[in-house]
Amino acid sequence: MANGQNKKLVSVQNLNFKYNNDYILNDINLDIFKGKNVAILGRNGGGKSTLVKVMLGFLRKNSGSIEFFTSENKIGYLPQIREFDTSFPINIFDLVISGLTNKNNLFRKFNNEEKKRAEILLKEFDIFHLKNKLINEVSGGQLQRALIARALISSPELIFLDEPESFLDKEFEFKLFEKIKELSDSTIVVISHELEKIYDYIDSIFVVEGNIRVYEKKEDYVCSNPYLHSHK
Ligand SMILES: Nc1ncnc2c1ncn2[C@@H]1O[C@H](COP(=O)(O)OP(=O)(O)OP(=O)(O)O)[C@@H](O)[C@H]1O
Repeated sequence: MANGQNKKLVSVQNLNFKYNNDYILNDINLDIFKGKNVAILGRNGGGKSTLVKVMLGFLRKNSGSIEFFTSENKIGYLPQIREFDTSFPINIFDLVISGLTNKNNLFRKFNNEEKKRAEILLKEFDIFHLKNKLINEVSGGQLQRALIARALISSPELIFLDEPESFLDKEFEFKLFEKIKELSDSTIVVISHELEKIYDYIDSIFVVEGNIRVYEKKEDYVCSNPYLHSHK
């Protein structure tokens, strides 16, 4: 077992969230441990993205507790592209390096080392040649690569990826998790509809469909789903 693998990074207890009068998340309890990658699965509209947004404080919970045992600047987040205002006038380089800011230091200056790190990531994700392009001047896949680089630039201890495979071509999609492992030591929480593509990289599975079913061991999820079992 890797060092520090028992360190708890997040604990969520009795969490409830509603949009207007509709309860979307009901009594969510979960823990995330360092080095144990998690897949969040579940049907469309089940509340996966909402759960992550509530955990990260983008949406305000109605009740319950959310505790992080890592600092805010050690958390990376890849939102879905549709959450993003692509008409915002920012270029690809600035988008990637903005992953080093948080709400307390939004307009700070970046030092040379930080700029170098941004350039390395742009090269790793094959978008260096686009660094001066505005985000509405690149393709969906190129923007997705930039957003993944942005999520990784702070070398986060914990990274949340909301459907990272969106817009990526097959070749890059295959390399994605290897690349993340190569570039960071992050524990990954990934929302996905494609379990077979991420299966080798995850340890646990949370199924979020209003409530949550936690499978500490991914094999237990597969065993409890005969259809998956016969196709694995
Ligand atoms: N801004 C909003 N206002 C009101 N309801 C919303 C809002 N955003 C999402 N919802 C509703 O909350 C529910 C959960 O949405 P969410 O995006 O979290 O689901 P999801 O599991 O991530 O879905 P998918 O697999 O389709 O991406 C859905 O019923 C959705 O219609």
